[in-house]
Amino acid sequence: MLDSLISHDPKVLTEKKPDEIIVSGVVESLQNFLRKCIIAVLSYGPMPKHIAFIMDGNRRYAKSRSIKEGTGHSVGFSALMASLIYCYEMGVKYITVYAFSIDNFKRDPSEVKTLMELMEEKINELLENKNVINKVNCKINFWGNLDMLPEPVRLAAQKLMASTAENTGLVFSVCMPYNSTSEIANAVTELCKERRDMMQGQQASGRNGRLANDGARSDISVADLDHHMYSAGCPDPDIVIRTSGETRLSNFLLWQTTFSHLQNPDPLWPEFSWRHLIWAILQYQRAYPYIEQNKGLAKKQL
Ligand SMILES: CC(C)=CCC/C(C)=C/CC/C(C)=C/COP(=O)(O)OP(=O)(O)O
Repeated sequence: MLDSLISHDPKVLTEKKPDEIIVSGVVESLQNFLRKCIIAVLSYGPMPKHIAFIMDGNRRYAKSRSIKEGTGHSVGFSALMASLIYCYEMGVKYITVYAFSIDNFKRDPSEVKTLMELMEEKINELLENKNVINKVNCKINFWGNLDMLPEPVRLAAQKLMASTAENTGLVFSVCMPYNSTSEIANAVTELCKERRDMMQGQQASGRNGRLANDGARSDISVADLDHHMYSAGCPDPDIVIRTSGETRLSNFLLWQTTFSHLQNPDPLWPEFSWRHLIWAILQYQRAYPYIEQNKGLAKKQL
């Protein structure tokens, strides 16, 4: 079932013998049952609302298996689709992924081209084959400077956002091309523009000086900036998972991760599976009292 949802390869459905299909069907039913039991037990503890992933290790995965570099990212995309479904089953409402950083444009041009082609292909697959999207009733956002993308990728991304905008299930945000410092700079620019427009509007409508000064407030609050982040309206991530054992945030969601539980499991992103996700949630549940205590202390200090 999951295979047929996340794979667009017809071989998955046609190359098996009848007895193999029965055996794999039984094994899959057992796995689904086991998964549901584990989720039921896990749900007694605090569950994360938002998990963010830094999907690291796709090239290393390809290298270690002597396959083409782009194939590593393609397997990574399948791992991502599987994770979306697992998170949905666990009641995690928000998933955010670092799919392409602004710095990734500095990679070898042929690698950037391959990655952009893959993005276009996968976004178009999502537009054409809505299996995964329908299963998780997914709303897809793209966070980042879309103007930096090649036109076909940008148009496909905009189409996917528009076609899923009304969905009310999982909220899936793809950061691409993104970095956190640009997001913050963009929020400041947007806010200043909003204030300037407000002031000019008030001056033009001939309001008195007091009101004009209200519009031109010079102080900028954290909440003001929050409203202009790509992530506006989305709770901060409870967990940030960076695969492949890397321990850096690499300019990802710096504004939103003050209280996030950071985890750096060893598997490379294409190897990331259901059991790694369960383990991540268990670790989060263990750290939960400490995280909540820190949040409480920070509130008191305000
Ligand atoms: C449409 C959509 C959301 C597609 C997502 C596809 C996907 C898995 C993208 C990951 C891109 C990326 C640069 C990952 C980092 O691994 P890396 O290339 O830096 O590999 P390394 O860590 O081994 O060097």
